[in-house]
Amino acid sequence: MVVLSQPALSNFLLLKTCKPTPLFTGIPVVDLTDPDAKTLIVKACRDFGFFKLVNHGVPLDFMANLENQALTFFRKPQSDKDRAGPPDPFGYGSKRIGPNGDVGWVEYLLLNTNPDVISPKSLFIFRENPQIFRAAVEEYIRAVKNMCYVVLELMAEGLGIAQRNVLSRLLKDEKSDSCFRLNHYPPCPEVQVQALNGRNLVGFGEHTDPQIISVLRSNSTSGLQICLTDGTWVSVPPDQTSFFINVGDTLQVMTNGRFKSVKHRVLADTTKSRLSMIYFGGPPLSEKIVPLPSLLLKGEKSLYKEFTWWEYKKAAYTSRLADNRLGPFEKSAAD
Ligand SMILES: C=C1C[C@]23C[C@@]1(O)CC[C@H]2[C@@]12CC[C@H](O)[C@@](C)(C(=O)O1)[C@H]2[C@@H]3C(=O)O
Ligand SMILES: O=C(O)CCC(=O)C(=O)O
Ligand SMILES: [Fe+2]
Repeated sequence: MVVLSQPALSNFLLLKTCKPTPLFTGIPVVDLTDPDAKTLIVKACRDFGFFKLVNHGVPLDFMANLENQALTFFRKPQSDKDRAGPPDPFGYGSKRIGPNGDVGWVEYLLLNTNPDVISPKSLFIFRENPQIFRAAVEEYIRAVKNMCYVVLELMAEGLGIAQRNVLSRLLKDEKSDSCFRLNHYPPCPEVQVQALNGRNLVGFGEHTDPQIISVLRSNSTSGLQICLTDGTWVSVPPDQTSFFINVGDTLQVMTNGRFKSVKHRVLADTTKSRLSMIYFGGPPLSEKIVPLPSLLLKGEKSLYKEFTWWEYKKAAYTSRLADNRLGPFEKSAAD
């Protein structure tokens, strides 16, 4: 990551600062081996759109191995990393998030997870880096996807839907439009010497994830915050052995608002670097995103206009991070 000169850093800080919050102890925890897991998942998705998953069955080695490979990549000289960018949206990016002017104290690799449509940028990254990097990514994603199917099947059961695979089938589909992101937040010691009046530098600005579900694993550096339903921001205690599951916008629509996509953001740390890896499970591009019919009560209407994932994604990529992306797809009283 390029070290910014003092004036450039100040501009950056002026753009993106916010108040720190203490670590929150109320994040719901779901044990995947608990016979009640399906009920706990549904409750957490209704109340928070977010939960921590333990006893998930993904080998810790896979996480550690990928973390090491990712750090090897991020420690390369800037000029080497830049050869894997700029992101299109796949590839290596630094400080610029998305195409519409968002910035953050972060560098990242964005990869697509469908081997049939692997983007030229992703192929380039793997060609230019040792095979073990690709193997670590593939091993990790395979295990996380399988775990994610189990979570989505329990979710469907917990919602009382007879067709257990009503959600998981969308990610299992060979055309599933899912992606994978490695985020590296270097420490920003310059902040220590700046008078920030107790405020923090934003690594990744507030947003909701557009897909169905996001599965996040980070190292032990804190920084992730979620917004509770009353609008309060709380800090998530990190746990490198667990996953954090986010409800995305698409799942909000498919549950007709029963689950809310969780607003979240990341604050940079002044002393420790944060490394996170996130699998974003999305449906095939042609999939119509509508509330699950078996979930709708008698007479209950969809809160949303009908759209395909492709239409939603297109709109998302013209939005800024903090925009309410579902807003334009909500039905008005006149609809
Ligand atoms: C500013 C943007 C970055 C983003 C595309 C967008 O226009 C709005 C959504 C952003 C987001 C958030 C979740 C994921 O990190 C991501 C890959 C996604 O699918 O939507 C990013 C997009 C990105 O970084 O390209
Ligand atoms: O890096 C993190 O911990 C979260 C980042 C995030 O929310 C995202 O990439 O969509
Ligand atoms: Fe996110």
